[in-house]
Amino acid sequence: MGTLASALTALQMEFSDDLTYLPGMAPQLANQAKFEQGGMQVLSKEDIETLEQCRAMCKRGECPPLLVVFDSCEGYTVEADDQIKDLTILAEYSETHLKALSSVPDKRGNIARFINGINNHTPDGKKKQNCKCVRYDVNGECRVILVATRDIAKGERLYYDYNGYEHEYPTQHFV
Ligand SMILES: C[S@@+](CC[C@H](N)C(=O)[O-])C[C@H]1O[C@@H](n2cnc3c(N)ncnc32)[C@H](O)[C@@H]1O
Repeated sequence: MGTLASALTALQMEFSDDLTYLPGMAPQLANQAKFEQGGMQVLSKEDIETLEQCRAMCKRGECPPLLVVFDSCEGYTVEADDQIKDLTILAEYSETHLKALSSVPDKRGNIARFINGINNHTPDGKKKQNCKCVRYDVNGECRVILVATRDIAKGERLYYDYNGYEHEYPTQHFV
């Protein structure tokens, strides 16, 4: 059994729930929704308020029931510590996903960084998926949110599809 704190410590990372733009990393100007090919869905004013409320709740310690655990095959992974309802906002990525533009690895992150991916090459992979990664234009900035795609039982591990249309992320070796 592990915790987010021990996983971050083991990887010499610092907790951060906010998108940060540090020297040597991709600048804020590069993280614009308008740069997305084909455009990006603009999050409505009401939904932005909901997202901000979720962030405020997390800051108060009212977070979705998630645990970081260590598995000898999968490394760190995240599991539900209680029942989670379909469409629950699980976490927001605090890394910018612009690593290709960065000269230093991101040493700040939150629980989203520990959620594992499905194997795109086995029929069982898709069955394991219980959350998805969605990207929205929030006031012009690209924000990446993880949402439950069905009810998740206590003890279930969380998995989403790391691959979009380009299928660039190799998952043949994933369990
Ligand atoms: C974003 S990290 C997820 C957290 C990671 N498991 C860790 O220990 O830091 C992505 C990496 O986790 C591992 N991983 C993710 N999903 C996996 C799976 N289903 N089976 C095995 N390894 C997996 C791979 O090494 C992948 O490159």
